[in-house]
Amino acid sequence: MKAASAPQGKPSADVPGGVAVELRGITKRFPGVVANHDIDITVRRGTVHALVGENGAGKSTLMKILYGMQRPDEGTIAIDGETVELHSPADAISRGVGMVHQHFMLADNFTVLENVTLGAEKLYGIGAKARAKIMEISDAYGLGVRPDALVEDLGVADRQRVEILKVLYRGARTLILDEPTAVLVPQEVDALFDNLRELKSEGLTVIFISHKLGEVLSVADDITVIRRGTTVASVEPSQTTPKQLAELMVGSELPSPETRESTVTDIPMLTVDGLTLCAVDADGMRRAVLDDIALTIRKGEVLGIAGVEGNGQAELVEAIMGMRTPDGGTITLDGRDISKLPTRTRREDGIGYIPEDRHRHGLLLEAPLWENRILGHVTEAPNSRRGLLDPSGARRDTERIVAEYDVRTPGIEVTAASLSGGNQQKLIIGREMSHHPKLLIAAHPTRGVDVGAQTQIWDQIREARREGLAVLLISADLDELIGLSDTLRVMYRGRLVADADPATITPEELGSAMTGAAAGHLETAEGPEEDR
Ligand SMILES: Nc1ncnc2c1ncn2[C@@H]1O[C@H](COP(=O)(O)OP(=O)(O)OP(=O)(O)O)[C@@H](O)[C@H]1O
Repeated sequence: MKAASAPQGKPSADVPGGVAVELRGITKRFPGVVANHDIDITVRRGTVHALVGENGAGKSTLMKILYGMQRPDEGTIAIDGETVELHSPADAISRGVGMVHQHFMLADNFTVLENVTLGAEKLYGIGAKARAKIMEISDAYGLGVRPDALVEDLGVADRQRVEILKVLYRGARTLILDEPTAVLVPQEVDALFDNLRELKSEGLTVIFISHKLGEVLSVADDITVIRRGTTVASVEPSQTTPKQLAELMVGSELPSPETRESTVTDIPMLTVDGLTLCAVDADGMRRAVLDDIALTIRKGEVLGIAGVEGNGQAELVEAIMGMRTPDGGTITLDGRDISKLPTRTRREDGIGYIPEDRHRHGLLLEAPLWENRILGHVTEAPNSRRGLLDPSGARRDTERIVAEYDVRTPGIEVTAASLSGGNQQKLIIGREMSHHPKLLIAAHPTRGVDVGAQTQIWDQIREARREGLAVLLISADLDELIGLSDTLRVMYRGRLVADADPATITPEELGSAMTGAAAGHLETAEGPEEDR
């Protein structure tokens, strides 16, 4: 590990293979915040370079600068040895820098070919030449992309490969990936890392942002740690442990994880029975996306649902929240049938909700933090008093949440959009936990959250569980699912197909169960039927 103040990079001439990207003295200020302060990074060509740091450290800002989405206030960018001015992503792409965002930007009802060529028709047209180019790239890097597949039929990992291919198709030699593994199961992560190794063996360069420190150490050639907007260390992966890396990020020791204890009672808090929901698919066929779901979550219990994204988890959550009308079945909360109640009443009855897509359901991005405090809880204290909205109550309580949940922000008047992703998530969790829910529906509660904040959030959920909170946990982070759940069930094609014991199952076994394979540790509730 190099000292914090030491210059990060050597002059290009000294670096074998050359330098793909060199950032020098990058500073970027926003009102009340210095997001990047005098950052230096040298990215060697043909390597995987990881960028780690706690929430709000300045990673995304730095990458947006490299991708031409934002202009630095100070500093220089050199790509392949040439100092450049980037005014837009198009500028960055023309210099060979491409970015794959965390939220995929593909059009579902188009084919892979259509998606890849959209906006890049000038390169190879939209016909045979384009198809041949896609196949060539796909074969060269082992991406396995089929040009005629409909994007809506693809799983998350395949969509990600299409996004990577799209960037390569446009001529990128340096790829920026923003938390690429957050949505993948372990087997898919391995496959992605194989793809990254292929890319670098062909001389391409990958820069990726991640909070999963074990993964970072397994795939990165170089690691840069950013803390509070500045580079604090340049780390040699082979000589560092995840714990050391975490400590470099947060600047202090992490609390050790708590041992498993059971707080599960006999009292049912949520009972779902015979829940069925149909949707019409692209061929006009009615298909059950939720098929006769039955589950009970008791007071003090965390029920984890494992499943590859798109197997009905989102629909289950939305049906329980009253955001979708099921075709059959009942939902009972604390003894009361809530099946026909509107979402707001369900929330007032004691359901807390951490949504999967925080931009669509969790936040009003252009509104200040204190207005976001009110969202979903308009009629409840401290946002409301004697039936009237109470902005000063909401403001005071937002200050409290910001302090208690360590939301890094210059104040509560800034917009939610100006918070870093992890800090947006902490605000939502703070808001939902503040209403002392009976049932918490938590979809990917720590997605995008740094390891320090993740430990805190897990502790907060465990603490509330000890006091009787029931939790429905959906997560792509298998360590989180196994670590937090008292009961684990596997969802596959709209059905709960198996139960797993969180005390004994490994992330790899759970990963195979999720992809539909039978794993030794699983008690199959009902075998998954093909072609339903
Ligand atoms: N458009 C903006 N306006 C105002 N402040 C911003 C804006 N974008 C980022 N910031 C601030 O800059 C700082 C760095 O944010 P950034 O998103 O770069 O962090 P990050 O390291 O990517 O965090 P995370 O891990 O949570 O995604 C934060 O304090 C954030 O609130």
